[in-house]
Amino acid sequence: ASAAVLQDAEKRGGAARGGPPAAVEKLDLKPPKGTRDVFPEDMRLRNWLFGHWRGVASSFGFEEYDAPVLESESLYTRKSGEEVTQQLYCFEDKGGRRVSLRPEMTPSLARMVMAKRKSLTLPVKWFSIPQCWRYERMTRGRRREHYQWNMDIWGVSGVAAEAELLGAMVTFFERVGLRAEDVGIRVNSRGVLTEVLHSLGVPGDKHTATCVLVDKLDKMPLEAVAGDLAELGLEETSVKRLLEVMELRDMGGVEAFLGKESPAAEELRKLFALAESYGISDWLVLDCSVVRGLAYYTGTVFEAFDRRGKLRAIAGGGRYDALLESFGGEALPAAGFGFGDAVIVELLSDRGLLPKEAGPGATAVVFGWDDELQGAATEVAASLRREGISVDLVLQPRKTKANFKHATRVGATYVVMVAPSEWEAGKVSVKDLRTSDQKELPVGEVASHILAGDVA
Ligand SMILES: Nc1ccc(Br)nc1
Repeated sequence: ASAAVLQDAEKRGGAARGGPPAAVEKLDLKPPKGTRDVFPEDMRLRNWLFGHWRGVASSFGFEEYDAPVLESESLYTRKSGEEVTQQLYCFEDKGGRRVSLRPEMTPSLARMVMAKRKSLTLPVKWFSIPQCWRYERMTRGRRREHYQWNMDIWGVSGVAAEAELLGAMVTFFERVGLRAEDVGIRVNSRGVLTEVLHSLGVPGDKHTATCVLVDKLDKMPLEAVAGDLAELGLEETSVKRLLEVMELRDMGGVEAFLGKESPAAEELRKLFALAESYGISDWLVLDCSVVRGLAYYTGTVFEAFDRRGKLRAIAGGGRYDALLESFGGEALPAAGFGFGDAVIVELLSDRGLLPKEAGPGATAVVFGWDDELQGAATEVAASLRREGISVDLVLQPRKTKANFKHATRVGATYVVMVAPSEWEAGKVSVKDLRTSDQKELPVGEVASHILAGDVA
């Protein structure tokens, strides 16, 4: 090998043989911008949240699915100016393909439903908890990824689907200790806006873009949107009419504005009646200003909000009957919601409802008195694990006091010590940390003692 290679090897290997370490640039320990590491205590919170989401989904008969986090960019190139498509985490891969980290799950779901359409038994009730991405200029240091609980029902054209979704969302809120006084769900139908736009002579192909613009009104002043609305051909009088209908907050107002025969009024009446049957009416608020920002919604829309008005939307959803056709497929009615993992945690934290229990540590900590007994301690640990008992085996000599401190910290119930004299007699010492009760037991009886579990 050339002198340079030897020299490099010496430099790198030197440290291993106790020589002076080569000058190594220190690794940047932060994860990529907008992303976060999930350490065990964070993972326990995430598992708790996802556990409730999964529990509700399965109690409502939903099945879990998943899809690649990476999709063809073409899945998201809708020309409706939505924020979610303007912040795509997209790039060209090494094969020259335009791809994107998914900003939402619904398009992937639509692709999967189209792919399996012929073999699917409708209705399809599927859920997933995907990590979704956006590439936002880090102007505000906001996150670029979050996990979002998705619940969707395909093949049901009536509002019974939306009622089921709202029922599931409320069930989750109740499971984590939130009440209708804490959280409301604003409900509307894009049909309200569509019927008004129709009456104003606005062509149907402008309705979606109008909804996306109108959705921006709760984030920016009318002046900032009026120009774009005018570009869509909405005169001032029409915009005024739109703003009037968006003020409506009760069915009476909707029926007066649109007429009793209005299909939008009818579907809202039906939805609120079913909500009564679910016992969730207290959670729902009719609010005709809600249109949601996703272009593909075609009917009902809804969003969960904190009634103190401090936080951004907790969750949002609606009906999207035309999505498959927009992908060149055959129409199939669909409704669903997305529920992010960020705002809900802020809300639960504000309300003191985050779970407090320490993580479920091992049931037993096992250690040998000294290094000679590491093999014995390993035998004991293996025998307990074979009986289904979780064991944290101490892997290197440590003071007994430190082992007990560790056991308390990880929430273990038992400490099993392997000491020389007892081991010679085929015994170990088992201490119950709940009672401080300590006894010497033959190795073969430790598992049954622990599995009996009752406090002595
Ligand atoms: N769509 C989306 C993706 C990622 C985050 Br963080 N927020 C919204």
